[in-house]
Amino acid sequence: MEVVILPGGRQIASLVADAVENLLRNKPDAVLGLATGSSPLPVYDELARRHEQAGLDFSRACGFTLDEYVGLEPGHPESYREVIRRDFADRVNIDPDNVLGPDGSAADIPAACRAYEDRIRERGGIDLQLLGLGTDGHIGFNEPGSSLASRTRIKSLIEQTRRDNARFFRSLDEVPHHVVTQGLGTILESRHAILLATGAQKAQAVHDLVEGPLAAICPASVLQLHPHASIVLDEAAASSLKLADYYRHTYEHKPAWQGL
Ligand SMILES: N[C@@H]1[C@@H](O)[C@H](O)[C@@H](COP(=O)(O)O)O[C@@H]1O
Repeated sequence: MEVVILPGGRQIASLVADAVENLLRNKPDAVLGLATGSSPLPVYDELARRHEQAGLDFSRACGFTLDEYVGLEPGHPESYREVIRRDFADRVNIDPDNVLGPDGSAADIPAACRAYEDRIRERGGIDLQLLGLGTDGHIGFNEPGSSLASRTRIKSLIEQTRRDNARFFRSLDEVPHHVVTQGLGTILESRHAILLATGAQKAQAVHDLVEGPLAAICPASVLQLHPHASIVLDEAAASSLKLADYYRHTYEHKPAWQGL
């Protein structure tokens, strides 16, 4: 696990967009794992800018979203399918048919979750998985207590997450209680995972994920098992890390060819 501490959102967006761009140049039909929430937005802005101004090409790429609410009507503006379409897919030249998400409105949710895992496998697995971080340490919607080996399935949100996400809805009452999410085992199979976290409200979860024990109480700590995980932080999100100076020193002195 590599911890990268940068001054702010602009530097984070640029570094993570570089990783996506390098991947697409080496593998134009790359499989991208797409995250929602505020954290990846500057990255999507930067990718849209590179597409528009420098022709970064997504025409052969495909994308799989991490998670979805259960019970929102199709086309609801806060369904993650719509959010990813608005924030990312509509702004680059990715084929909309190649952007898939778990189906939160299926009549048979377990079957839809199994089918989603099959789609990911058929495309050869996820090359680069973007991740945000919940204030309770969740990734995707894997809440504390999630099995570290879990696959795509239905989960119940804890109140802290519903309250955190209420800002996207008219009221807390409108935030669904149930979601479908790629599992922690699914996320572990991505070839490269990049987790982005900014702001002091993430500092405790960042500490638990990087320096705490591997434990289901902090689902993101499963990334300690990932063979290639990059944890990209701003100063505020890194403020509770004991070894912050060591991470800074390591990153500043790594060879340029290494990339993320
Ligand atoms: N399901 C999403 C997560 O995938 C995301 O990581 C988290 C953090 O969001 P933000 O980046 O807005 O803090 O929000 C939601 O709960």
